[in-house]
Amino acid sequence: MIEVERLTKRYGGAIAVNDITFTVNDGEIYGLLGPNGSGKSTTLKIIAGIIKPTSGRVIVEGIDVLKDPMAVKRISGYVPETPVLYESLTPTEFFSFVGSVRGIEEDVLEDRVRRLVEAFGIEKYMNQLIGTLSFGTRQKISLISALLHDPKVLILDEAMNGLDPKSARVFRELLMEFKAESKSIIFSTHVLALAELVCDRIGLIHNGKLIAEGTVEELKELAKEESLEDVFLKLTEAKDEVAILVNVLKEAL
Ligand SMILES: Nc1ncnc2c1ncn2[C@@H]1O[C@H](COP(=O)(O)OP(=O)(O)OP(=O)(O)O)[C@@H](O)[C@H]1O
Repeated sequence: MIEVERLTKRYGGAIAVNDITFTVNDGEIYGLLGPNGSGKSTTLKIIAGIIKPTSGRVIVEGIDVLKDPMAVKRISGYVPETPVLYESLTPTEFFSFVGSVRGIEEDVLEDRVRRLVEAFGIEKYMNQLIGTLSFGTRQKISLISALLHDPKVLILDEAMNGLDPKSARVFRELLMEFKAESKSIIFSTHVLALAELVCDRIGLIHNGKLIAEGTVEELKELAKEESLEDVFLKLTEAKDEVAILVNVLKEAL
């Protein structure tokens, strides 16, 4: 379970996250949606114990992230927006390194690596330097490395970026499996169709504020809109702007 209470993050005079409160229950997939710069990555980084909030609290599986970020890191898997990998290692070496840092038994690690590598179809890259691999392949390596210690909590920042349709499907199936295992999953995405498919609940962030929360159906009801895209555009006040921009473009062409 992830409990976020009155979370605020300021960068100098600017406010990135503004008094946000929400909960992700066991066995729940929670989608964080919002326009560029709305505060999604900042929120996820705070939950993962990567950066500290200005105020507020985050409790992950009963552990206060501010008081014991290492304990939270042990039970969670975090996939950053941009993969952070060792360019001069091969995936084989990198997974072995992650396994030793995480204290995963050798045969358990071997089995998990084999299954995940097969699932994402990257067997042929296992002995190539990470620095030479494509963006999508690096994203798969980042995902796999976050799953190797079988975390109870998953924090995924646009983790589907760059995945081909087959891997995106594998990833979706994995999410459903994790949900069935009672893991708590929070992820940010701009792919509304994905959010609609997998999220139990969605939190919509705009200018650092959580402006709406609920199931897709509840959000449609709240905004009196038929699609999640229209809900998104209406609640983030972009719907009229899009219409104006389209007209300006039409006139210019
Ligand atoms: N290290 C930083 N220093 C200063 N400002 C920052 C820093 N990190 C983020 N911000 C600002 O905080 C705000 C929220 O950024 P954040 O990356 O959380 O947004 P986001 O919703 O994840 O955006 P995107 O969808 O584009 O990834 C933005 O205005 C951003 O410029």
